[in-house]
Amino acid sequence: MTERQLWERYKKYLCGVESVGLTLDVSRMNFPEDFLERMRGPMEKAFDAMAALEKGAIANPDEKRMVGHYWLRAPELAPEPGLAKEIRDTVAAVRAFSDDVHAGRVKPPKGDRFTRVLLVGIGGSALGPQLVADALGTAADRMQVFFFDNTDPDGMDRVLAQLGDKLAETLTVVISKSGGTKETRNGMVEAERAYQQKGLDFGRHAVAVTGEGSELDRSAKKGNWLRTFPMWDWVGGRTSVLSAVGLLPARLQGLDIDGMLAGARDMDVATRERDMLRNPAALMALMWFHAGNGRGQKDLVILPYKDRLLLLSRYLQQLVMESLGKEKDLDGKVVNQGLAVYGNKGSTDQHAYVQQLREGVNNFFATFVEVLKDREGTSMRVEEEFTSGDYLLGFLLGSRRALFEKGRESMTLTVPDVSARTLGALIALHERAVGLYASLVNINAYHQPGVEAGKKAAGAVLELQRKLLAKLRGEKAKGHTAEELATAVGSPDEVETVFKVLEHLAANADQGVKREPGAQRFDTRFRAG
Ligand SMILES: O=P(O)(O)OC[C@H]1O[C@H](O)[C@H](O)[C@@H](O)[C@@H]1O
Repeated sequence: MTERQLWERYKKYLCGVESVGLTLDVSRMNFPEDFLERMRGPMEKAFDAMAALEKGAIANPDEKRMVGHYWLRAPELAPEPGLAKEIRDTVAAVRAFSDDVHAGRVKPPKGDRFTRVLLVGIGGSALGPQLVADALGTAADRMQVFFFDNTDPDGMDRVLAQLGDKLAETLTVVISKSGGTKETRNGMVEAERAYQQKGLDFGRHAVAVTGEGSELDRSAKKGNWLRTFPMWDWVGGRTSVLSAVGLLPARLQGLDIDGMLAGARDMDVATRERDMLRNPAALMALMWFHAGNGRGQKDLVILPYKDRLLLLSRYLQQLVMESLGKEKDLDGKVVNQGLAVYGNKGSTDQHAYVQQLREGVNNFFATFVEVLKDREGTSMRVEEEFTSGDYLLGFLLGSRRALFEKGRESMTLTVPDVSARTLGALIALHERAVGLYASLVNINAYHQPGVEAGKKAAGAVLELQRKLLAKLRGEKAKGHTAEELATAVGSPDEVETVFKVLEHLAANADQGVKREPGAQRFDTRFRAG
């Protein structure tokens, strides 16, 4: 295709949402002329399913739940007035509480103001807040936000070291929809101890966002925490950023949550449009379908040319892969669906992996994200005619062209800026694209049965450790091989796990297990310390 023909194609297929100033350009996706027509029927069905979902159908059949993230930004659409009220009340509570914190009406026992937020959460209870905090944060924020999003001890130490004595002015927000996620529980316990070590009362510094009656909810009540915000079973973790999960930390940070909600709401209106060519979410879902033959055969590379959107790919990784990566379809047939997502930012990535994208295995398609506004204020010229931002655009267009020349497809999303409105719109756009695509390939986008297997297996490992420690404690300072111990705890076939657990215990001096010097790897002897 010549550049001229591409321009014609650009004009023909350009899909814009005026209310948020976003456009989607699919001209560099090589779908055949009749593709959209062929997909009209399946897309009609996807729209029907989406309409039913928005009206409160049990769109997540396995878990027998409604799927209501669209109501978060349009409570009047909620199928029951009670739900609409809960949504509105929660937003009002987030606002009021944040105002109280900022004004010092809610304050730390040993300080005038809370100046920092430590968010403890993982998956959908961290990725959205991290994206929002990084995309919209400035040096002038009301509060600085830090994260515990793992059960990595050193990771937590690093954050605590950054907080230092400011822990006394830190509000900890523990977020877990289920309230039982172990990583988050561990983060909470570690945070609590950090406060205690500084002579601070954790409960007076703590807030929870969780489902009613959950383990976390009970801890918060028992520990007399400052307050709890609700999380509902009809909002999935990966689509929860516009519930209290994302709104509370954002508002505490001083960000424009109304803008985020309005941007998402406007995008929702635009993506209810049944004309595929005028609906960017439908068009995007169709492009995903085209690129990967409806089987996820190509990976999606997210390339925002903007530092503030660095975490977009990580956020979308969960949204897309946890939603679409499914073993079975809605009829129970094994389909092993999915769509892999990765990316960072341009032009940085052009100096890293774009080499392979242009010349290596052609197993991907890209979404470029172009942000029109370069920065607040004016730009200096780095050369006579150009600013740094001119270069950024040059690299985006250049990279896109270089890929296309080699038959590598891409879409381009153009947004006016990285504002709260735009971010809300980008999130809503992808949420809708995921939902529509899931219908096209006949899967449930709203459950995650595969996640449980890893959690259960981890539980078995910890149970084995419990047994091992009981055994070792009973026999003081006796040497053992991993084989002997595996047999002794009644799990002879689990010898590798026993070995790995002992190896880890021995590497951490305080755990009371030592590895004997000079021992051979599989002959290693351990003893209780
Ligand atoms: O918010 P939580 O209940 O703690 O869940 C946190 C995350 O963990 C789970 O493993 C799910 O797969 C995610 O969808 C979820 O976002």
